[in-house]
Amino acid sequence: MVRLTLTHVSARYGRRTIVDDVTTPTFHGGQVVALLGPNAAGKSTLFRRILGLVQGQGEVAIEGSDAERPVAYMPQETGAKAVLSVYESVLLARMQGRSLKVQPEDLAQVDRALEELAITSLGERDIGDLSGGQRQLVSAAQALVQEPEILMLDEPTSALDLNRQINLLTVLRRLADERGMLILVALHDLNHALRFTDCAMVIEQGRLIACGATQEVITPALLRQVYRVEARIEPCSKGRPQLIVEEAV
Ligand SMILES: Nc1ncnc2c1ncn2[C@@H]1O[C@H](COP(=O)(O)OP(=O)(O)OP(=O)(O)O)[C@@H](O)[C@H]1O
Repeated sequence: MVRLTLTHVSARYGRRTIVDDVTTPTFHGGQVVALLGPNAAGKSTLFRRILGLVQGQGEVAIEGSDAERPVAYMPQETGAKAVLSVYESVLLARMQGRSLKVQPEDLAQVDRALEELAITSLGERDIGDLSGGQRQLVSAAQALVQEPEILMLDEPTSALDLNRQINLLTVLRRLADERGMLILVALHDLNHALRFTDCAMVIEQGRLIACGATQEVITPALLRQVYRVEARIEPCSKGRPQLIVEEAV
């Protein structure tokens, strides 16, 4: 089973340190981990550091994998300029790092990713002509289709309507539960984090200030400190914890 551990990880752009001395417990396949924190806290930079796209000190250890490319990433910016159909762009993502010859299994995986995200009908469309939410779903399909052991998604629901937000998060939960993927997902919607994730890492000004079971990490005190809102967490009629924000402070 794949495992990911960060030990004293930092990241910098030029001389500016953005992520500072982040050490985590070992995360493993089957878990969905929320990456939380306010704007500019360093969430995207931490993802980029895990991918090796940004420099810094410390160790990012990926163990228990023999895949050549164990990690797939869905970035926050999903602008697409290439002249490709949705289907072609997802197939291209699938073929990254694989043999040049497209196998029936590759096509089946593209079909499956499009179907899971309910965008099969967009297959023939030019990716340059999509709406923001449609582009975001195609970007998610491009990450899913790689069948990674570790999947990192940077605010994947930010442009989606409510139905598609829940559908995407349900798909992610299922990938972790049924296929043993380790999923790291940056989220601003803390109710989504409470409902769909096992653990949460909270980043503030580049530092990891809380890490643990999501329901234990998201507390009124943390919300006051990190997000500067007065909020309460109450069970909804189905018994799930629900965040209710009173006001910004
Ligand atoms: N390529 C870059 N070069 C220099 N500074 C950068 C670069 N990318 C991001 N930064 C800076 O790093 C800091 C953290 O940015 P980052 O995108 O990691 O935050 P974030 O937590 O993902 O924010 P958000 O929730 O707003 O997406 C910000 O101050 C940002 O200006």
